[in-house]
Amino acid sequence: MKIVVAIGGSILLKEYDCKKFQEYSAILKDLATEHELFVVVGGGKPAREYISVVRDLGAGEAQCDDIGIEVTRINAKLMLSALGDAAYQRVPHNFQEALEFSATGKIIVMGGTEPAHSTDAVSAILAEYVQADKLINLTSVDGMYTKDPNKFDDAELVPEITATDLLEFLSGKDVKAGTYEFFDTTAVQMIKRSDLETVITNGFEPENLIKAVNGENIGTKIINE
Ligand SMILES: Nc1ncnc2c1ncn2[C@@H]1O[C@H](COP(=O)(O)OP(=O)(O)OP(=O)(O)O)[C@@H](O)[C@H]1O
Ligand SMILES: O=c1ccn([C@@H]2O[C@H](COP(=O)(O)O)[C@@H](O)[C@H]2O)c(=O)[nH]1
Repeated sequence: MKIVVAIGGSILLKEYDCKKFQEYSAILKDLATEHELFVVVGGGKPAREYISVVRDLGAGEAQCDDIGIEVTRINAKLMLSALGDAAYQRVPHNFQEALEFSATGKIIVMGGTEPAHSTDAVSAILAEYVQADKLINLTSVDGMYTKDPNKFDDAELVPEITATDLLEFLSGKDVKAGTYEFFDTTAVQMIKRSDLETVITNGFEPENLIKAVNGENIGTKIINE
């Protein structure tokens, strides 16, 4: 299978150490023996901190996004260091480069592309671009909840949702640099129009990636009506 894997910066850089990069690198190398892999890495806390500094300096939102993109690319480079020879050692800056680099047969790792969306959208557009069979989004919670599980104790995990309902759910959420909350609408629009098989699950347990690849019922599945 051709698979796009999005890994939140909040997972990889929660502790500012190499542990999660190493854990993911072992799993990705293993999966790459059977599957063609494209990995998109998010910005996490470092991105939000840098964005906050440049916003305080008076930058507009698109410039703040640009700073966020730079941080995601640094995180992608960290993942390349972890993967070593199993990965193509350049970070694509756009989708065409990602496709070109994939001709090497190695794992491709990228961060952001252009302002006005998050790496969730990058992963969905990339999945369209390379005609992936599956998109797996590894985030800091178990999947999509009825409300923010970090704020509400009575939030319930939603095992399955249509792209249309998810778009409705996300409408009106914050879309400022660094705060494309939970999942961004651009990503869902791509998933909807390409009928892309998508799973959102908890990335703090890297084994969830293997479960999602194997089609186990974990997290939230985005389905088309
Ligand atoms: N309805 C919801 N369901 C699930 N999580 C939600 C919801 N609403 C808000 N959230 C928040 O979204 C967060 C997950 O997205 P977040 O962007 O922080 O991390 P990420 O996907 O790992 O990417 P990155 O850290 O790279 O930005 C959770 O920490 C959670 O608090
Ligand atoms: O293609 C992209 C990717 C990212 N950004 C900006 O960077 C931050 C960090 O990315 P996350 O996916 O949220 O971790 C994001 O919030 C955007 O501000 C971007 O503009 N374009």
